[in-house]
Amino acid sequence: MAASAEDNENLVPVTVLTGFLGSGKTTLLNHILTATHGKKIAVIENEFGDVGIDDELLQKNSKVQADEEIIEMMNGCICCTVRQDLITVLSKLAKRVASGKLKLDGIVIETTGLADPAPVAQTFFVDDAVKAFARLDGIVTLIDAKHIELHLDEEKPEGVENEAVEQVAFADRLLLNKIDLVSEADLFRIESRLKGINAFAPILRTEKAQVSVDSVLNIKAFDLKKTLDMDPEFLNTDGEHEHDNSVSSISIIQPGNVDLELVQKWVGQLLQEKGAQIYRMKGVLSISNADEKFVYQAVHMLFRGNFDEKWEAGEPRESKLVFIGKNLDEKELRDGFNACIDTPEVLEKRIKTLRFAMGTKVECKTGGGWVKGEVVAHMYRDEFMPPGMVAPYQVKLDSGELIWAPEDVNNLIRKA
Ligand SMILES: Nc1nc2c(ncn2[C@@H]2O[C@H](COP(=O)(O)OP(=O)(O)OP(=O)(O)O)[C@@H](O)[C@H]2O)c(=O)[nH]1
Repeated sequence: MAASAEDNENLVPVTVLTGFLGSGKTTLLNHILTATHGKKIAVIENEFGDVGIDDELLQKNSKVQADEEIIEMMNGCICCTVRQDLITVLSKLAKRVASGKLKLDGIVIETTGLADPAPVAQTFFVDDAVKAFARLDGIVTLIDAKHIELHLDEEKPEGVENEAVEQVAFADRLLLNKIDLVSEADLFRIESRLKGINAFAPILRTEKAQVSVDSVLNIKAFDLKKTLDMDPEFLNTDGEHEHDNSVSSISIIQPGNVDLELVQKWVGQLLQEKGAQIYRMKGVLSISNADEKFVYQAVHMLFRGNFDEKWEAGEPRESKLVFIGKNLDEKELRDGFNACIDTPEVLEKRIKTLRFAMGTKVECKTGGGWVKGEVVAHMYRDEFMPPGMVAPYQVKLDSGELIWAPEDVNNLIRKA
């Protein structure tokens, strides 16, 4: 969980479009491409089997808006050929943007109706060149109101995932489409069911995928405030869990600050141990000794986070976290997070685990080799350190110079 210094504002937002076969993905794409919004959008198509049909449809409809780039990836399902093709396509786009030949406001990737969106989304967490160019903005899942219950109910053989459930679980926005084909009572029942799986994706009802482009593109998926603005009820999931599904969502809202190092360790361990069952994780953290919000998201075990905008004066400092996944253990997640809250007791406990007491004669590894000194402070922080960082020791060298040790490990600081 390394905080990167990348400037998110300059990265091209990428929308991953998913949804069962026939749910309306192409209809939505056409709508995005033909609506007047003045944005230049590249579309990456991934069709399996009937390659070309969607592409033709799009080109016909988007003639008026010749700015879009439509790229088709012919070699099968993204989640099988995995990320390499996608990386190649994105790198080409990046080059053209860098050379000034192409200005891009967004990228939309349409996944095949059966694909698990995770490998597509994960591309934006793993490849350095891609990370420097684009960011995963959100996963938008189209729901066919007429058929979704059938797909959610479908029994799969042992060990085989139900793609319809997964697509709902991964979503940052759910478009409940084809509302003209069902009754209000059906819609209400379906919405309850969807919230039981994913309580955090606002649900937008649509006919022919007619939706404001701003509510699906550049939505900054981790922005819980925006989500709450769109759907103030989204954290209110009481009574909506009548379906005892193994895929569900959990949120934590915690006032105060958490310690960066503790939370890094916790998240690292969590994703290592539970990454397969945590589909999505996202949030905004209030970190001690940092003026900026730490925003992050993860898709399975791949994590991406950075310090973002500043906390405003008077804005309450609090952390908001969301987990969506299979067989989540709410108590374990809450306990794990609570242990990262920065309190005087936690600080004292951490000081007790340090190897060297105040006044201990030590040697520190410096640019000029091992240098002798004495521990003069525990859990030291100054304004020149990166946001959130606290050093276990401040050391006064025999020369009188004050330095700090970034970690309590023997190859950086040892007994003299
Ligand atoms: N009645 C009705 N039909 C719709 C609506 N939205 C889309 N359709 C129709 O549903 C069919 C499938 O829509 P597509 O947009 O091709 O769906 P898709 O998700 O791209 O399908 P695949 O590419 O096969 O995965 C088309 O015939 C659409 O015209 C809607 O809101 N109501």
